[in-house]
Amino acid sequence: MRVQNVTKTFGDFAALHGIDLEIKPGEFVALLGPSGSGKTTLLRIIAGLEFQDGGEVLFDGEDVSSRSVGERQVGFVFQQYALFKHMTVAENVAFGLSVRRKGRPPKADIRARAEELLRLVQLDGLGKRYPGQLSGGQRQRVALARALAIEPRLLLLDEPFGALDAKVRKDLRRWLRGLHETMGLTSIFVTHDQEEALELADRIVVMDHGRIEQVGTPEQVYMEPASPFVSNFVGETNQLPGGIHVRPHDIDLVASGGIPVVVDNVFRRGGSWRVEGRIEGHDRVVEFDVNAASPAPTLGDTVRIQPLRERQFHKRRL
Ligand SMILES: Nc1ncnc2c1ncn2[C@@H]1O[C@H](COP(=O)(O)OP(=O)(O)OP(=O)(O)O)[C@@H](O)[C@H]1O
Repeated sequence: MRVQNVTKTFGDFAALHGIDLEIKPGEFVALLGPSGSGKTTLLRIIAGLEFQDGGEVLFDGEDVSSRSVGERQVGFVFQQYALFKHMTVAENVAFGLSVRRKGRPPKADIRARAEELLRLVQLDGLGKRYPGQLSGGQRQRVALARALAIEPRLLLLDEPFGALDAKVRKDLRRWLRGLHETMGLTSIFVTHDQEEALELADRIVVMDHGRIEQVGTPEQVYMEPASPFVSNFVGETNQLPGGIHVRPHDIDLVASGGIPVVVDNVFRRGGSWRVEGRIEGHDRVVEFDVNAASPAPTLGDTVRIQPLRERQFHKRRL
């Protein structure tokens, strides 16, 4: 799938500015960005639910811009396309196949396929229930089975686990990653949760204000952020005097030299102390981690910190 110089405006508001993106078969890609950055708009354009003002969307080299959702053969799980309440779970899953005008399989085949998909999403036996009789996580899995029924070339997921609690969300996303592998899918999912993107994706597309800030593996985006925005949005970061960005776990305490910091707050976070302090004479807040095997720094004391890995960003030439 390739998106080439895609632009989209709503009235006089530019939601996407010349987006270029290529996704290879088998990839699991996250669109990550804050609210309003254009993630959903881009996903809807790829699906064919929204049309770009400029640029092209290519599937296997073919411009599909004028093709409908059905013709594009994409599966999607979008929160606003909830399950049909008046249909059973099995009918919901079979929906995409039973409304096919061309190449609709016989009824018995559709039924068998729906059953097979329900087994795949681990809901076998629940086909006769109605959506109202399922938990949130089960409903999401039905939505996924419905999207997979048409054997999509591309699976698009918009915050698929948004409404679920943290534990279910974590289980379900790992399960989805497994399903993506076993079914050999190509998937794009939208999230504003950096942890979800870092954990799940082969590549992350970081978006802000309708632009792509960076495309890279989770490792690249985290370790080599391309801009101050990415550094801030993906993982935590401190900005030290001189425009240096450093992550809380990339700071060491030193006996002399370094940067003097007054300790304001200390709390435990897993195996470390998270220390919040102010750089002396700068009134700038920094956060860093100290191994909890050493004693916790004392509130009000001045300690000296040394960045281990820092990054500087230069103004981009446009
Ligand atoms: N139909 C529309 N009419 C007008 N403006 C719209 C429309 N759809 C989206 N927008 C605007 O375009 C921008 C991008 O919206 P989009 O839904 O793509 O963002 P997002 O990154 O998915 O955000 P979120 O994480 O909140 O869903 C927003 O400022 C939004 O208000």
